[in-house]
Amino acid sequence: MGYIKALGYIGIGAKDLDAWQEFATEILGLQVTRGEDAENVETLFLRMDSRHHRIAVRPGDDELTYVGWEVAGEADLDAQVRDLEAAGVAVTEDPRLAELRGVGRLVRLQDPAGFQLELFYGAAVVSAPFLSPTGVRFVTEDPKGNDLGLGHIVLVASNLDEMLDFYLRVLDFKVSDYITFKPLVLTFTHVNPRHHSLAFGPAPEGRKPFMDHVMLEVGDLDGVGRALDRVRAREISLTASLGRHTNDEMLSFYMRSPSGIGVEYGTSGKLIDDDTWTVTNWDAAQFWGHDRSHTH
Ligand SMILES: Cc1ccc(O)c(O)c1CC[C@@H]1C(=O)CC[C@]2(C)C(=O)CC[C@@H]12
Ligand SMILES: [Fe+2]
Repeated sequence: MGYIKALGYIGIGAKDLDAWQEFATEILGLQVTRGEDAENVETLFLRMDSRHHRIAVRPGDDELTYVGWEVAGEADLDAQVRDLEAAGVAVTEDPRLAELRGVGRLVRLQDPAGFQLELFYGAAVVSAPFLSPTGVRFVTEDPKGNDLGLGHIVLVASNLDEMLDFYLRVLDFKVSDYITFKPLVLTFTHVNPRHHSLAFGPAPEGRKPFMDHVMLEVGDLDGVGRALDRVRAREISLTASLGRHTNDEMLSFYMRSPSGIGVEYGTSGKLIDDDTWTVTNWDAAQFWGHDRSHTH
């Protein structure tokens, strides 16, 4: 495995922080702290485990603003930076930003689609127990205690060849599998036992790269079902009904967050053991469900 160990955190922009606060608390079951960050920008810090936060929401355009990829410590950060520089990638270290994110050290870079990446170690953890307002448990580690990160994200870009070359060759992500349907090929990659921490979808030439969705995994099916009930009781659009994915066997549904960014909410995702794993290419995205037409 490479130096990156997990999807540590993400930052997103939102035009309506109040709506996000309500959505995060009442639908997702995240613990929300609202306050100013170290630069006095009003921020929603969304907590799902012992980490101070996993998602930060700040006022702005409704989009992904940064992705924090976690390494084990200082030596691995330095080694990954050397590999990036050897590959011709510009990397800048920003102590002020590290303080803002609440991490020990942090470097910034852009991937080939222009997504802002941060490599870091030394995340802030909080001694007070995580208490979900809806009673869910978020799956951020496996039963052996391996870090699984906050979930997964799916990035859609038109320069997928460059993106895959960068993530697989320079950052050493491992291919989990592919799904081919009609003209589309989706590529799923992992950095820990979670089946995918990052997946890639193709965009038409000229379309601005974007994050299709972030997936959060909860500990049991009841947590997913009760969230689905709450979505249906409100004006939140369900973008895909409950279903089971082929490749990672995740039982999930999709909804639109107040910023338009998709959120997949699921349970029972498959774990990968690299010693026995073989890459395959599936002919469908789901075994059943995930209907995109019967939404409201
Ligand atoms: C197929 C699949 C497997 C595992 C996942 O976690 C997962 O989110 C998906 C769905 C990906 C989703 C799709 O199937 C339709 C085409 C989509 C919307 C894209 O263009 C990117 C994400 C894709
Ligand atoms: Fe997903």
